[in-house]
Amino acid sequence: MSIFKIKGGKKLKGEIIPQGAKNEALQILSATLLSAEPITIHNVPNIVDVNKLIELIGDLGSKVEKLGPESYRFTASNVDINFLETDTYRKKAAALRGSVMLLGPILARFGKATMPKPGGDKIGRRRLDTHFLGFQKLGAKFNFDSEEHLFHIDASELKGCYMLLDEASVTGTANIVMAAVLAKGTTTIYYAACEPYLQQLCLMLNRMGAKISGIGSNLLTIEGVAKLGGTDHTLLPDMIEIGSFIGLAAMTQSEITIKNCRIDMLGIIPEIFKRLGIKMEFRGDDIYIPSQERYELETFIDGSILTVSDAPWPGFTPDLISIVLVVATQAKGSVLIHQKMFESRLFFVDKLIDMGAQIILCDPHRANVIGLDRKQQLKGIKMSSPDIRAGVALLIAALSASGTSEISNIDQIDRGYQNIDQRLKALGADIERIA
Ligand SMILES: CC(=O)N[C@H]1[C@@H](OP(=O)(O)OP(=O)(O)OC[C@H]2O[C@@H](n3ccc(=O)[nH]c3=O)[C@H](O)[C@@H]2O)O[C@H](CO)[C@@H](O)[C@@H]1O
Ligand SMILES: C=C(OP(=O)(O)O)C(=O)O
Repeated sequence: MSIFKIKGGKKLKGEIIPQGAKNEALQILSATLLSAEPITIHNVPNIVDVNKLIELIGDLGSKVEKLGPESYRFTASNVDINFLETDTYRKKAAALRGSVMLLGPILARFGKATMPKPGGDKIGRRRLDTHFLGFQKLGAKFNFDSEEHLFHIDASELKGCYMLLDEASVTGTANIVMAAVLAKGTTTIYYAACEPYLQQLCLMLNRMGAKISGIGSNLLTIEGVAKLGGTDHTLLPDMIEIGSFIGLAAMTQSEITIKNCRIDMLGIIPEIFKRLGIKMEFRGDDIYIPSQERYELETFIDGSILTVSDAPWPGFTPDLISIVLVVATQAKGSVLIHQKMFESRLFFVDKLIDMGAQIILCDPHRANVIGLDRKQQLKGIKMSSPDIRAGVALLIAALSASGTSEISNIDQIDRGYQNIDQRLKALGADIERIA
């Protein structure tokens, strides 16, 4: 397993272009199974999870053509769902979270599906109730084979209905939308997730002939259609990468310009980093972060200690909480980090504490960070990346630290960040990948 070896303490400088969004890619790629006509996707990131899903779609019988380094054409005119009964499918689908979103399109088009428990980060319970309760409301029957860890779903006739989701699940909403676009009649989904990637999915489906309204809100109305056509779609820049680069610039006191950010789709993300005291300028669609010696955490208006917590969109995404936490370790002031949505995402603070950060882990969901205000540099250590975002948070910590750090288990990072070592090297980072 590969390791990153990092000599920290160097200021970085330059421009960086965010990759296409991982979590949008997983929704959009799954949606290509909804039509027999060609669908071309641009700005596809070359990362492990996305490549695994493309492979699975090809295994299912879709024609996959690579048109350029970041563009693919998919034609799902010859899908063979018998592949779902194979061990190869079970093994491959269990390796990533995004594979769960193959279900909606397969049920919509072929009426039945089988699915192993999907993979993804081990960051606490990751239930799938929203997905299955939604399919059930549309008329599907499912059972979970607890011996084989397989879900079997029969959806010979999907019928539109009103449903109130039990939570605003991102992949759950995507799955139900993809099942409902080809269902008979009208589906109304209340308490739908509405983050930009879902908006992108709905816009793409409408270009294919679907009839979805309420896009961007938590109340979606979908009039079922008999079939969908082809389209072209370009993925948004990855907002989690953008947030990670803002944090990287602040921690390493670097001057960095993040290019082509689609700032209009970033929601509250820039504002949260500004509350940490990070200066940034919007230059057209680029975000410029000047080199800053120090940054000071804001307090709330009444002077009380700042809390940064996650919430379903348009709240702050849970995928950037680990980055905010690491940035706070060198700020002036204190902040309470509250990771509400996942139970096991904050345990990586042990490693930051070993590096010299001042953090009290109050419970699995809350950590109080007392910023060092640059009075003391973090020091390099050997550590392992527990999940994708903690992995990048530790990478940022290592790049700011004195001495050398080693991060193992970097497959976790590779599953979501394209060629990250080379891109950081181009900014001047001293980072080496050791196979
Ligand atoms: C492949 C993919 O796209 N993964 C993303 C997707 O995962 P995923 O779709 O699996 O996450 P969900 O939105 O279903 O749920 C995330 C967590 O938040 C909890 N929850 C969710 C909604 C809600 O209203 N209340 C609540 O407490 C869930 O119980 C769960 O613990 O969305 C998550 C939440 O943005 C992100 O962290 C993941 O990176
Ligand atoms: C948790 C994440 O991914 P996944 O849902 O694929 O595990 C993430 O992207 O931060």
